[in-house]
Amino acid sequence: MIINDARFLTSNSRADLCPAPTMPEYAFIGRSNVGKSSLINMLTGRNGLAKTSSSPGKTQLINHFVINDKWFLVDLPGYGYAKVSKVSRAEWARMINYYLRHRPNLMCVFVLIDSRHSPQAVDLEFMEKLGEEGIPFVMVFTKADKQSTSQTKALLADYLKKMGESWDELPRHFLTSAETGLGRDEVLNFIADVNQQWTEDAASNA
Ligand SMILES: Nc1nc2c(ncn2[C@@H]2O[C@H](COP(=O)(O)OP(=O)(O)OP(=O)(O)O)[C@@H](O)[C@H]2O)c(=O)[nH]1
Ligand SMILES: [Mg+2]
Repeated sequence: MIINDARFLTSNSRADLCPAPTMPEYAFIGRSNVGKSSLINMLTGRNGLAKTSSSPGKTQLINHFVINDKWFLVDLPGYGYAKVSKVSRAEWARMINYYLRHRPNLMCVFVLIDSRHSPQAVDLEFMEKLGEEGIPFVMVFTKADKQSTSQTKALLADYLKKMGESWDELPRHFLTSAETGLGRDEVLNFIADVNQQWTEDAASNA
């Protein structure tokens, strides 16, 4: 997929204030500092489109970007940031849960995981919830440039082991690096395929 146009649209604290659900949507979520905003910049080829920071907790709202006037990319605030108060954490959960359940055009959630860290309960629990609720998701292992391929392979095996009996194999997953561009084509091709499904479904429902 060629990205001709990528623009920031809006930031919202509530799903019902988000742009009208007229196009397929993909949301990026994961622990604070995992590299969500950096991945958005890498995929779109626009440095600075999504604000990044070396200190966690930068992204606080539901941020919509519109790509090629055809689909939405959404940058969500990270979870599991220790310095956030209990109240803010509860607010985060309310905002995200509502968004995930009430966004009719949400085609897939991209769960980002730092490929240097062993499986974390917070990520496993989040994916289990998505699975239970039937919300489609894929996994993205970020920052792959920071370690060797064999270390990453071991991590994938570890994830599969920890994800329990419901998974015979890992859910669809991608390895990415915002530094080297690794995984860019794979992720964009995946999105192009799902966009195509959206178009076909819309045509058959017309
Ligand atoms: N080496 C390397 N560094 C990365 C990569 N992706 C992100 N980073 C760095 O990790 C830090 C956090 O990146 P962000 O993209 O801001 O992370 P985020 O998940 O959006 O963080 P929050 O918005 O705080 O939840 C920044 O210092 C990035 O430069 C990557 O693929 N490789
Ligand atoms: Mg961010």
